Formats: sequence, structure tokens, C-alpha cells
Amino acid sequence: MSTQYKPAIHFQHVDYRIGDIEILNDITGSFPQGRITTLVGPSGAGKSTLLKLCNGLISPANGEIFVKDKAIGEYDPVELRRMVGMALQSAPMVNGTVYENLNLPLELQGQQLAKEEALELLEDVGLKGDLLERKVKELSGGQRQKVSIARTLVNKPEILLMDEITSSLDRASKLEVEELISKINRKYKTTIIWITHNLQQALEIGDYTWVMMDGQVVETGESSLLEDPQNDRVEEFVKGVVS
Ligand SMILES: Nc1ncnc2c1ncn2[C@@H]1O[C@H](COP(=O)(O)OP(=O)(O)OP(=O)(O)O)[C@@H](O)[C@H]1O
Repeated sequence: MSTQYKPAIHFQHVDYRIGDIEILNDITGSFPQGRITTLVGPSGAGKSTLLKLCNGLISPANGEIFVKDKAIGEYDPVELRRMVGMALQSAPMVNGTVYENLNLPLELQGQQLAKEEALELLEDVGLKGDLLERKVKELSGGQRQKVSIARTLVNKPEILLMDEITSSLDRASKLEVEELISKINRKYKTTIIWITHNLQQALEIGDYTWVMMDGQVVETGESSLLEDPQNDRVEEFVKGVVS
């Protein structure tokens, strides 16, 4: 798939270890620029670890990672975090208003988010402007997740990493967040790398999919691969034999 699109992130023979334990083993592959790639696989396969390598939260034991053709180690860490945003299942929020939370990334850089920009971000994630001065603790789970995504967008990241962002949401909020991420991908051409346990979601929202098992990437391709996997272990996993 890397031949068809420019890679936003490229892994080349990447290993990751904690002490003597091999967590990721010889990962090679690309995440195409401007597309949505879903990462699936059994619990413990190494999906979150791989995501953390993409924004330099952790570093490989061996191999190279390139972000937009530049070795990840050559980026200034602040520049890298601005370029590669990350949203989590349950994002930590400060105990204040929606605005105060949206302002956090800029406050940490000694800047301030303009109110108009904050309103635009809320609009982008489908929230009404009058929420800006509301306390986040008064928001629903779905609204909080949208604020967390809006906060990730403050730095206008070119690449968005998402770890299980809909798994704690009800069905309606899950659909809204999926639609929202598709919209962000279309509007800003943001590259999205999305971990999900939900294979239906991976199939529906993903352009591409990586299937990981035991610290390795075992199958990659267009997300429709999940309907007809070539690898026997992937087929078993998809059928729910392996969980
Ligand atoms: N800090 C750590 N110390 C020791 N082992 C770790 C640590 N973090 C992760 N691991 C191990 O690394 C492996 C991969 O973990 P990772 O969280 O990346 O998997 P995952 O595919 O994201 O799993 P899940 O779907 O359950 O979130 C697991 O076996 C896990 O136990």
C-alpha cells in the first residue's frame, strides 16, 4: 500500500523491548498520508506500543521510524508533538471549563487560544459554542470525548493517533465520533492511525488496516481484508476464535 500513497509515517525493521522482553518485533510498513489506517489485533499484540513510537513517547531498540520522510530522532520533540497529535480512550482533563481545557496545549507553550478559534474547534467537533464556559465535569462522556478531540486539534496536527477513543461511549456517541473523525480527515487531510477492538468499525471507517499479533504485523492492506483475510491466524481472529 505504500507504493500508492506517500507515507506519513514509515517503520523500517523496528523492534521495541522492555528489559529483555520483546514487545515489537521487526515492524516494517507505512501509514499513508491523508488516509485512515486502523490497527486491530488481540489484546497485548502491541498496538498501543506501536502508537507511542509514532510520536516519540518511546523509542525503538532497533530500526528506524520516519515521519514525513525525516527520521523521528531528528525532530525537535515539541515540533513532533505538535505535528503528531494523540487522543486516548479517557483523556485527562483539568478541573475547569471547556475553554481552559482547550487552551491547555497552547498555555503549555506560553500562548493563548483565541476565543474565535476555540469556538471554531467546538464547531468542528459538533459541539455548541455555549459549552465553552461550562465545566467539563458537567459534560456527558460523549461531549468530553469530543472536547478531548478538539483539544488534540488545537495544534493542527497533520497526523492523529487514536487509541480506543470510542470504546467507552454509547452507540450514538460512538457514531458521532466516527463521523467526526471522518470529517476531520476529509476537511484537513489529516492522516489518522486508529486503534480499535471493533472490527466492524475498523472495516467501516478505515481505508487501510494493519492486523497485529504477538508484537508483529501479520497482515496489511485495504480494510476490506478483514472480510477475506489471507492469513489463517487473522481469519481465526476475525471469526472471534482468538480474542
Ligand atoms: N510497561 C510495561 N511493562 C511490561 N510490559 C509491558 C508494558 N507495557 C506493555 N507491555 C506489554 O507489551 C505487550 C503489548 O502491549 P500493548 O499495550 O502495546 O498491546 P495492545 O495491543 O495495545 O493491547 P490492548 O488491546 O489490550 O490495549 C503486552 O504483552 C504488554 O503486557
